Amino acid sequence: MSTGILLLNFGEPATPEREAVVSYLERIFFNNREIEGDTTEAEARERSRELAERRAGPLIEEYEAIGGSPLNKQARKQAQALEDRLRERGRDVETYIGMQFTEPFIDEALDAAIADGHDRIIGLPIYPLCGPSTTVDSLEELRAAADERDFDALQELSGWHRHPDYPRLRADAIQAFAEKRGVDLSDPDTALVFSAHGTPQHYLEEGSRYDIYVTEYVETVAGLLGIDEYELGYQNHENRGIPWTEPEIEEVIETVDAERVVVEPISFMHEQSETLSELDVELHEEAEEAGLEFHRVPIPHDDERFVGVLEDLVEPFIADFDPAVYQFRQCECRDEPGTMCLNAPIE
Ligand SMILES: C=CC1=C(C)c2cc3[nH]c(cc4nc(cc5[nH]c(cc1n2)c(C)c5CCC(=O)O)C(CCC(=O)O)=C4C)c(C)c3C=C
Ligand SMILES: [Fe+2]
Repeated sequence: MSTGILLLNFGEPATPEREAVVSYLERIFFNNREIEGDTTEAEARERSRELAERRAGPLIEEYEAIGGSPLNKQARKQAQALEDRLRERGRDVETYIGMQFTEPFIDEALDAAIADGHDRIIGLPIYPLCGPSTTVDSLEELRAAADERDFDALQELSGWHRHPDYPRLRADAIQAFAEKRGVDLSDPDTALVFSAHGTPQHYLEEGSRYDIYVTEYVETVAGLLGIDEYELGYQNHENRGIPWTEPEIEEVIETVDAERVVVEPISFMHEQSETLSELDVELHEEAEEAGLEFHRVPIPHDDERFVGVLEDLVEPFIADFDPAVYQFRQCECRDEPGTMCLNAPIE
């Protein structure tokens, strides 16, 4: 049996041209239209266009400043590394990348996998912390595309921040970076600040467990580092005047009682505008204005152990053993029977 593994990702435009960036943003805003309440599809499309036109200029400036997003390149390398590793083990697999908001889109990746003759497909979102606008939406899109094509041998996987190697590899990356910079993480004048991508309160009120996962995950990483006191802030995208997660990362930086901050971005598995621009440029400036030395931990996107995490996630479904052996259980965020995750609470 051959398996196509679709790594589901957010995507960022390959080049910062206005048309591409506006279309990208329009798709994001349209997908999240429910956060402003009920509207008709036509109204939501018009509103998405308006928001996209307004946000495009600043976002293009960010992409230009960082010389284009490295997301696609890093995501492709991860997919290739996973395919190579599994093939070395004799598995008949191919990996594909399906993006929510840029090409190759999720349905295009599915078409490619079906055309390559795979008789089983696994959808794995590259988001450790399961949320409605990312993990759940990307899986729903994949399921809808598979249904349209009458393809039913689809296995959906969701959140995986509880994989034991994952927090360990991130904690090691923080430690190694601090040592390289000559920063003592146990010094009371050093503040470890976790920065999570924010989410609108609406999603939490609707039952998303994203904030619970974030809190649990940062506690784990801090524990692995032997640090009792740390900070957590959210990188919010407030374009619509609605409440998002708190505290905002900017507020954390303004109020932190330390001489230096070590900022760890926890929501991503690659570098992108949120790390290279929002943190390295904007937050860095704010930290310096507040009199703080600023250090941002690079994303360990090419850590070999990350490939191992991905391998473990797909292995039960390729090797046909009971996924419960690897602690997989029914996902609660996407409660469609058969969607498996490592994050659901254990009764
Ligand atoms: C590669 C880029 C991005 C990743 C990865 C990403 C992850 C991520 N996003 C959310 C929740 C939301 N993000 C929203 C908007 C938004 N996100 C990105 C980029 C990435 N997000 C962009 C470019 C935008 C557009 C808005 C902007 O730039 O200001 C939204 C929708 C907001 C709305 O409709 O008003 C949500 C919700 C999470 C939880 C997450 C986790 C990894
Ligand atoms: Fe986002």
